[in-house]
Amino acid sequence: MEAVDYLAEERRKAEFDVEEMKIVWAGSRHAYEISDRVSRLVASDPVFRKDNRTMLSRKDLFKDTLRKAAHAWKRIIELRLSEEEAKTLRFYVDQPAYTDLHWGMFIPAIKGQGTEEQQQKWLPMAYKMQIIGCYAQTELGHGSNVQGLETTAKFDPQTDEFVIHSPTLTSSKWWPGGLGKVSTHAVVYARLIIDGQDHGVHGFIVQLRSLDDHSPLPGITVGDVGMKFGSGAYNSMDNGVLRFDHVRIPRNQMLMRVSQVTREGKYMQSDVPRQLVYGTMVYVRQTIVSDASRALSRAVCIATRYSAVRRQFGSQNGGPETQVINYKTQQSRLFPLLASAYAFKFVGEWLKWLYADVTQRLEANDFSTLPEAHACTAGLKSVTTSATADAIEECRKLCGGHGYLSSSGLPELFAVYIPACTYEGDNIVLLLQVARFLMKTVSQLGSGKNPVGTTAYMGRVEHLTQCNCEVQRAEDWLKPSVILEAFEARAARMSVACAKSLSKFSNPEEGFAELSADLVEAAVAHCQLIIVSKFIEKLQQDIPGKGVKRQLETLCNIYALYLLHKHLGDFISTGSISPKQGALANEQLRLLYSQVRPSVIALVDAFNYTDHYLGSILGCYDGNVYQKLYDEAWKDPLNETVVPDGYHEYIRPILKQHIRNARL
Ligand SMILES: CCCCC/C=C\C/C=C\C/C=C\C/C=C\C/C=C/C(=O)SCCNC(=O)CCNC(=O)[C@H](O)C(C)(C)COP(=O)(O)OP(=O)(O)OC[C@H]1O[C@@H](n2cnc3c(N)ncnc32)[C@H](O)[C@@H]1OP(=O)(O)O
Ligand SMILES: Cc1cc2nc3c(=O)[nH]c(=O)nc-3n(C[C@H](O)[C@H](O)[C@H](O)COP(=O)(O)OP(=O)(O)OC[C@H]3O[C@@H](n4cnc5c(N)ncnc54)[C@H](O)[C@@H]3O)c2cc1C
Repeated sequence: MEAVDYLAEERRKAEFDVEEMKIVWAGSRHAYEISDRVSRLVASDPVFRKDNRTMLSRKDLFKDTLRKAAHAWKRIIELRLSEEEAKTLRFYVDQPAYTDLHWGMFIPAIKGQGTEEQQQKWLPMAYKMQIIGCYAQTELGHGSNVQGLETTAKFDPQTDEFVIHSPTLTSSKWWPGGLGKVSTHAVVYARLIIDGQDHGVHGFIVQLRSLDDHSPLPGITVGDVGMKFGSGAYNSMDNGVLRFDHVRIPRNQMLMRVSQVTREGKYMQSDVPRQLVYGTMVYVRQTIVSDASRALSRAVCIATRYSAVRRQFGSQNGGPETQVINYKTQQSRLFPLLASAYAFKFVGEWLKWLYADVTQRLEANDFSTLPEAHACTAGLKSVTTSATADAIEECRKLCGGHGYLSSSGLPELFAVYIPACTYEGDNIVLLLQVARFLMKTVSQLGSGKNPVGTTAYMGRVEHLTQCNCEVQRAEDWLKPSVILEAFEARAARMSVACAKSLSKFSNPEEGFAELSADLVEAAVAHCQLIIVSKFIEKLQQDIPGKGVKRQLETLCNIYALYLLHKHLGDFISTGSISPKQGALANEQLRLLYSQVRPSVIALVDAFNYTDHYLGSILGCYDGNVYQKLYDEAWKDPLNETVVPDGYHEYIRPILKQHIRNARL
């Protein structure tokens, strides 16, 4: 059999309706149709070509990004694409650009923190891209500690203006995407100072560049922070540095939904909590969870297809060697990642719902669910991005030597993805926020206030800290109620143990700092419980299509039992399960790998990714890996000449010297 036939053969083995699974993956038939149509549109447009991207110099890459962003905008207008279609188009163009921050943070910041009047003034211009904005919060000296930002916005009652200033080197804005070379405006976070009094960090709309010739406005120093990790990758983005030298803006450019400054310089706070100033981060963290499932599914698609094509060892009587996907070690490394991609997809959908719900409530002045929305977005952003970053690297290793080639698509995907563990909140810092939320929840138990939402299980803490797992045989681990209780018991016991340890400290903040490593683990356990429980909830829905639900049940079980195996120490040390039950879970996991094996190629086909989007020879749909790798090698600039440039200067003299020495 030729390499090109391997995937066709695999596709014949699928035990479910792939077309129906594509719809489940996309979220709805409507979303599927948009995604399918727009991805093909992008793939067929030569301007969106990206196979040469890692070879470009920084300047050429950046210009190529500007060209793609401009072309995308032109197509969006020409084709009158809806908001959803336009977002899908930018996603499939697959090149980080200033537009991500304009649409993803600048506009949401104005929508979330601006008054009606401010929205009416700024949003129409932003929607038409007559102005381009970024989100300028982080500084050289402070990122995680937002309250520690140093940029000042002093109110000048004489002129009814704020004076934006960078008082120190460390107060220079540093990192904002789109700032370096493109943005005309920014939402700048600065300390509000009125009459010498510091009112903390607030957002201000500041114009940075002239709308006529793009030069920085007086008092503004702005540029790019320099090359980042990897070739190509995130270097298409102009992450920027920005300093203000007493830049004046009108008073009405402070975002005033949360608090206001009057003409007289009086500071007033609305009923809305001050944490709404952080609202844009909550919004983006929620989108990052869905992005994690996309990046992970992309890596998994590449590694799965290649593992079915690649053969090593095991030839019998001159027959074909074994497909590496049939090695149990390959399966135990790869299949949990496939299951994780589906798990993150569904928890991302749920988080989107949660975010829509909290937004609706906020509009009606109901702030009760904000702490939970913050904890869920922070925690799930952290857990899914860390797992995805690790998984992309694992997929590279699963592809052996060829995974290290740029043309596998995996090195660039890794380089572009890993900052997700840092931006929008360092993952550890965010897990500590979840831990604070959990400790608060535990401390309120028994106060008559029943925990709700994702912490509702804490309401059964007495049962969960005493219950015994009922598993006696491996197949008992297939019961959703058994899985859920084990994860709930682990999470509840870890949180309660932390709370008990904390109570021994006279100074709670000191205790929190001392126990922070344990607290982070408790937060991870809580977030993993959410992901598992949302997968199980998804399976309670009506899911049409032959065999589709069954495959998803298998993936859900793989995801949960893989986590259980990986964190066996937590489950056993908390007494949530016994060592024997841990061994039975592993036995069941092996059976599940065999069960899903025939369908794995179809399960990655269900992502419906074009070869253009995948950007990987190893992951191409037809599986013609070897021919394509061979052809691609000859396109490398080094192969433009047979004898390399530099031969006469640097190779020949050494060779000659060697010959001379040999003669001596
Ligand atoms: C690669 C291709 C991408 C394609 C993109 C496609 C679409 C585009 C979409 C979006 C763009 C996405 C990605 C683009 C890439 C990068 C962009 C990156 C942008 C950034 O990084 S912006 C900067 C982000 N910075 C951070 O996240 C900083 C992290 N730090 C914080 O959030 C906070 O400072 C802190 C750690 C939470 C602590 O704050 P602090 O004021 O000190 O608070 P505490 O005392 O700890 O808490 C007080 C109180 O407030 C509660 N709280 C804290 N935060 C929030 C919140 N966000 N919402 C609600 N409540 C919050 C906290 O729980 C406490 O509550 P108590 O009840 O305990 O008092
Ligand atoms: C590619 C990229 C794009 C970005 N885009 C933007 C943007 O558009 N706009 C913007 O404003 N910012 C942006 N940022 C900045 C980003 O949000 C910050 O870098 C991020 O929030 C982390 O903050 P930091 O750099 O201050 O890390 P630090 O807080 O300095 O982290 C350093 C280390 O200290 C640890 N640490 C810090 N605090 C604690 C604590 N309390 N307890 C325990 N450990 C702790 C962290 O875990 C980490 O290991 C971007 C960053 C990157 C990399």
